[in-house]
Amino acid sequence: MPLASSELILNPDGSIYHLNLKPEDIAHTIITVGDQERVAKVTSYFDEVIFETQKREFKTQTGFYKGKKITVISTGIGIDNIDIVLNELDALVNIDLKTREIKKNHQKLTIVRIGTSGGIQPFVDLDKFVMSEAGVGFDGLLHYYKNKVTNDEATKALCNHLKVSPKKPLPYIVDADQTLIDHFLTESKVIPGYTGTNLGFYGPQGRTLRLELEDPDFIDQLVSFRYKNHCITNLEMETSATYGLAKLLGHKALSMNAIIANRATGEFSKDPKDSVDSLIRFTLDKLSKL
Ligand SMILES: O=P(O)(O)O[C@H]1O[C@H](CO)[C@@H](O)[C@H]1O
Ligand SMILES: O=c1cc[nH]c(=O)[nH]1
Repeated sequence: MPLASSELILNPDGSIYHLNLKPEDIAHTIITVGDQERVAKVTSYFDEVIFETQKREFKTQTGFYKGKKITVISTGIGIDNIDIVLNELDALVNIDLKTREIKKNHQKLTIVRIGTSGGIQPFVDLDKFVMSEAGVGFDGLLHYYKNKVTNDEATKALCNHLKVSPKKPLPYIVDADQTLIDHFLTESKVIPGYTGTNLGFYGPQGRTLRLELEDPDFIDQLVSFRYKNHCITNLEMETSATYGLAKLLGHKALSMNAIIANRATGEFSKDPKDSVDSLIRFTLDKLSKL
């Protein structure tokens, strides 16, 4: 059955609704970044850029880095945008946009996020990179899909540990792609950790400016959580849903995080741009050898 025009939405030129992309515009290796200005920072290291477009916060450039074809796309801030980006990228490779039918031969994408993040453990030093072994979702997005991709043992351990208001979405944990973990975990600068993904930057990450929190010790509870030899190292706003949707749709995903703040010590990076630039170069080098 062809997908209806209201479900698979295409622009008049045949490109997919929000991303403004056609299948031929993207590589199968994709870097996602939050900030649209980071896209050009990544592609400044490319040999050439062969395509670019932008709609809203979704800026895309495709080109070659050391002979490898890579697409870089900005997701903007937050989980709601990840729902759009992952579903539309998948549609570009796994749905025939002309017939509106799901293709028989599944195409796998490799998706690596280059993001910024705040450490919550004292040992997660500023300007280091956290490689997210798992995304710990406090966002609830995955609960809207029929899913069997969560790490149920780890999720159960977290739910037993946390004492938060039942009004909030149930947390979930999804592991990163193991082949990408093995490939990226080779440098002393890379800290493996569980990355908490929150629905917001302030209250949901335990920050108070003028408003009081409903669960003031939420961050302390995250800091003290242990599962096997893992702990929650850092917080940001995209990883859990990227991992969850990538797994559900049959893609590989990894999230790399430049640590620009440390919530345990109250510090902020003196040069966050340099920290992100260093992570960009590291990630490109790793992807070129994949
Ligand atoms: O730097 P990016 O990739 O946007 O990532 C982090 O920064 C934003 C918040 O400042 C959120 O998107 C968070 O996940
Ligand atoms: O503390 C931080 C830093 C960057 N991004 C976040 O979401 N949180």
